[in-house]
Amino acid sequence: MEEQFAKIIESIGEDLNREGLVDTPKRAAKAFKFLNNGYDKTLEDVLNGAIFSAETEDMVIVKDIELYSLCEHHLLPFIGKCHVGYLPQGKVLGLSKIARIVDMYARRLQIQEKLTKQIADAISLAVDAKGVAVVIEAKHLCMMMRGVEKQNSVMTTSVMTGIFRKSISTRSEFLNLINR
Ligand SMILES: Nc1nc2c(ncn2[C@@H]2O[C@H](COP(=O)(O)OP(=O)(O)OP(=O)(O)O)[C@@H](O)[C@H]2O)c(=O)[nH]1
Ligand SMILES: [Zn+2]
Repeated sequence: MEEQFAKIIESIGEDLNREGLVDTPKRAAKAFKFLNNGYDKTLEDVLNGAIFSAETEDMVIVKDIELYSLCEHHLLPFIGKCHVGYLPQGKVLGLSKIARIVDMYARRLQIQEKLTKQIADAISLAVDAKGVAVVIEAKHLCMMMRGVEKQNSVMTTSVMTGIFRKSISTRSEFLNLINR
């Protein structure tokens, strides 16, 4: 990957030998690897067995999980927040694991719609929930610093499964609790 970054830097007319750029291919490769480290993980790794029995059947919500991903079209960041809710039926997830699931899928080349669905599907699978709700609000740098150059537009995507899809009151409770 370092060699490829060296070629990219040269191809924009830069001098790879100048002081500030000598180590840049190495740094850029390390950074790009980190930004895409979701490919090295599986749902099983991320959960690490942290699924607990619980009698509760009330809604669990984790909101404002910060999210950094790269769009698969331009390799530019999209940045925002993810809100997750689920209705358990006997099993709950370790709290941090929800954010870890978000990160695992965000740290891959993505479009926001697919990312939203992957998070919902993973939580649904992990705890066999009665329903899962995921909302992502994000700004896409490919729309801000290039292309159409719109600075204020926010993309909102949502996936509602099970009871969140069927019951308007459950969906409303979730949306109220995440302040939407
Ligand atoms: N639906 C969706 N589209 C995205 C996402 N991220 C980037 N895009 C869009 O992907 C599209 C790619 O369009 P193209 O016409 O192939 O590429 P482009 O010429 O660079 O397009 P512009 O961005 O309009 O300059 C653009 O409309 C982007 O805004 C995303 O998460 N979801
Ligand atoms: Zn893009």
